[in-house]
Amino acid sequence: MSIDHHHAALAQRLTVLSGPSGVGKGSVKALIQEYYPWVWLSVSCTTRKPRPGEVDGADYHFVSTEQFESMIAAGEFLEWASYAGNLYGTPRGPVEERLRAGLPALLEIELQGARQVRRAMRDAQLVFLAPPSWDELVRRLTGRGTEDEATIARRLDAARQELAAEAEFDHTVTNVSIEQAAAELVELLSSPALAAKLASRL
Ligand SMILES: Nc1ncnc2c1ncn2[C@@H]1O[C@H](COP(=O)(O)OP(=O)(O)OP(=O)(O)O)[C@@H](O)[C@H]1O
Ligand SMILES: Nc1nc2c(ncn2[C@@H]2O[C@H](COP(=O)(O)O)[C@@H](O)[C@H]2O)c(=O)[nH]1
Repeated sequence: MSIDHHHAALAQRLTVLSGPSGVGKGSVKALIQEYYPWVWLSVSCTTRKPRPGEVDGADYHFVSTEQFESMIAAGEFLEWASYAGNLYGTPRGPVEERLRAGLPALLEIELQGARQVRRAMRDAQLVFLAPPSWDELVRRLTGRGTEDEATIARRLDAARQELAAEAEFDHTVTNVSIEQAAAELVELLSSPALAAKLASRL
């Protein structure tokens, strides 16, 4: 679960999007892919089973626990974490390729992964996607209808901790509408916001 420190120099164009389960990260990501196709999104590996409609290689690389563990052993992840009973990780190669070319990269990952990126890449930009209210978060997560009650309870437990960590992030985008949240995020991906942030650290 570590990122080599020599990657710090590559971090300037790395943006991490996090937020509690059900807040709308996937919805915002899908809209960005449709309307802002120049934004490059990392495709994670997971041991979770695909949801109906999810496509292997596009939404995730769906892998077995054995495959995931051998990727950990081979140092193939930029970061990885165990979340609500499954493993999730960002393949290192494609992200490094983008950053080396000086191009922006966007990761949508949970809190432990965001913290790993923050520790190793101090100039990475961390964006927190927040719900308009707790009740609305519960409504969205249950309304999606893709998880059983026990899984929803686990995700809501994790959500409490994730909401408490908002202050660790550089920016908060509140997901009132998917279109507005995507536009705000894309604005943060473009260089002026990043330049201002970096300038403030000089
Ligand atoms: N701005 C919004 N207003 C109303 N409903 C929304 C909004 N954004 C997302 N939703 C709905 O909330 C549910 C959860 O959204 P989504 O699956 O994108 O969340 P997520 O953050 O990716 O969750 P997870 O981390 O569990 O994958 C979906 O049913 C989605 O349609
Ligand atoms: N640390 C990482 N977290 C990841 C990665 N890919 C996705 N995620 C996060 O996991 C949860 C659950 O996702 P779901 O698709 O099962 O609902 C969510 O918070 C994602 O952001 C990753 O590569 N690393």
